[in-house]
Amino acid sequence: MRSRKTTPIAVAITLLAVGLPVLAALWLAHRESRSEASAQTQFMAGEVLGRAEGMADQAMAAYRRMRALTTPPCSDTGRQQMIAIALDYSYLKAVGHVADDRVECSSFAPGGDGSRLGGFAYTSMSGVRIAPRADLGTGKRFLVLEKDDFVAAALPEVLVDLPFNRIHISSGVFGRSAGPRLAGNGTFDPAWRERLGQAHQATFVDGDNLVTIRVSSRYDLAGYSAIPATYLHARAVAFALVLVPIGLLLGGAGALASLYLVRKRASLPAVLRTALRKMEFVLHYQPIVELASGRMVGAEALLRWPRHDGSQVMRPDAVIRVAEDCGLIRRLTVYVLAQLATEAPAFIRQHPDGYISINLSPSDLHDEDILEQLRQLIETPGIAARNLVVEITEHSFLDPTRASRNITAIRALGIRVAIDDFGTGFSGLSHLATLKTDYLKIDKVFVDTIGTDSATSEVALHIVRIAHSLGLTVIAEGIESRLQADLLREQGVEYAQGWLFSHAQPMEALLRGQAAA
Ligand SMILES: Nc1nc2c(ncn2[C@@H]2O[C@@H]3COP(=O)(O)O[C@H]4[C@@H](O)[C@H](n5cnc6c(=O)[nH]c(N)nc65)O[C@@H]4COP(=O)(O)O[C@H]3[C@H]2O)c(=O)[nH]1
Repeated sequence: MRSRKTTPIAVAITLLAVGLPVLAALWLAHRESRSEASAQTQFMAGEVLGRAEGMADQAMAAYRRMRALTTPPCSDTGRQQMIAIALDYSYLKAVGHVADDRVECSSFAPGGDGSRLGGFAYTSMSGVRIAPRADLGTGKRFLVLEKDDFVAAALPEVLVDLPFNRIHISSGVFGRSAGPRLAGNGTFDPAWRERLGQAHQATFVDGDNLVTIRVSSRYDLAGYSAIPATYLHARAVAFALVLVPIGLLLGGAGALASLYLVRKRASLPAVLRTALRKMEFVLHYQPIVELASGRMVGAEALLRWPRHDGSQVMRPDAVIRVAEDCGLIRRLTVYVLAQLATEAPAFIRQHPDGYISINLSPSDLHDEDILEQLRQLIETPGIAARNLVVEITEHSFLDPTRASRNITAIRALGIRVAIDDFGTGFSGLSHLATLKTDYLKIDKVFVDTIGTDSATSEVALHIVRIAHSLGLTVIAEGIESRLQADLLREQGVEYAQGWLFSHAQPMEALLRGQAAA
């Protein structure tokens, strides 16, 4: 039975523990490689664009100076002045004067005069004509910018020859509005312009490349940088090689912890059954005292599962929860009532007017058999109905009709009923008025706030007032200090229990203590 239930859970946990971290690590590796590549392309595109703008700035400055010259541009003096201008600008290799797309004269040696510019690729929006591959009679390819018959020439490779460029990164410059690439290396696709739209920067994956384009705010220029997808994959694999083992380690640890808990939880019902069979559970009793006199008026029976060294195998509320979950609560309640039948008579002999309270769980209260079991208990020699109180929690009111019927029947037997842990459940005060009970126990969480500045402190006092107005006797739980006891007594709380008075103890110890008192 146990393995049939736990095996699929164990398999599911293992699959999840292995699968989820691996998927998460792969996703992280993919994300990391992409954000690393995006950062690189954004940086490179910015660098290339910066250089192109620098070149354009210098070309504009050179035009202005050439236009301002008073001597004819191709005179000896004019040529000397052009050489002086060209030398002033780091990106410009030469400046010159053109007519009919032919170089009339330039800052180069006269040998280049008369050479053709080799065709303008496009005219920028500011009216600068651009020839990306002009010869200028030198055998080299120049990027030439022409305006008003003056030209400025730069070597295109200077724009993309970045010292930190990597072999796998393509980069270059192109006209934002039209034309081919003006300078660059590696991959370029003019269709990338469409991906930009109106944006000033865009990073996107295009087929085999991750591309970033940055647009100049001053010129009709854009810089780009592209990293091949193969490089991205290689980086993702490198990240995955680090992240997947970490994920697997964490997942493995999580799986082991979960499997341990599942096994422990799955085995609990069996352990509980054995403990019931071996009668390992015992009852301890915590005195309930009258606050006005300090006299013990009763005792609450509390379940204990002791080890040989006196420590507890499990907290009682946890035992009850597991017993409820696995359908053992009925057996456990029968067991508790049987224990009580043997231990209560001695207490009642010593305290004929005293009572012992027992806890019933919500499922007990919804079980019709509980009435028969309680009837048998009060028929036990030495136990009368007035010596018993049944404690129920607000959770029993989930089915108010049934709860109300059974509460009425229990009270009809002469057994009094207390509402336990009041205020921690969901039912609110309305049930207090409709369900006829005898005691109301204020939970420790409210008692702890009494006498403090906490807003809940008012709630506790409010509960006391309402309970009294409904004719209920109030019992405060978890009293640990004299101050709490005094404040509660001043508020008219009748009874209390807590470590201030006594911990729960075995019946013999309780009787011995009372005999000595
Ligand atoms: N910190 C502090 N705690 C105090 C003080 N005075 C009493 N307590 C603890 O408060 C709890 C009071 O019991 P409860 O509210 O009925 O709450 C009980 C009750 O709901 C449930 N329970 C215990 N025995 C049984 C049982 O036989 N049947 C059922 N159905 N439930 C039980 O388990 C819950 C926990 O029981 P316990 O662990 O024994 O915890 C007990 C008790 O040991 C104090 O001054 N300070």
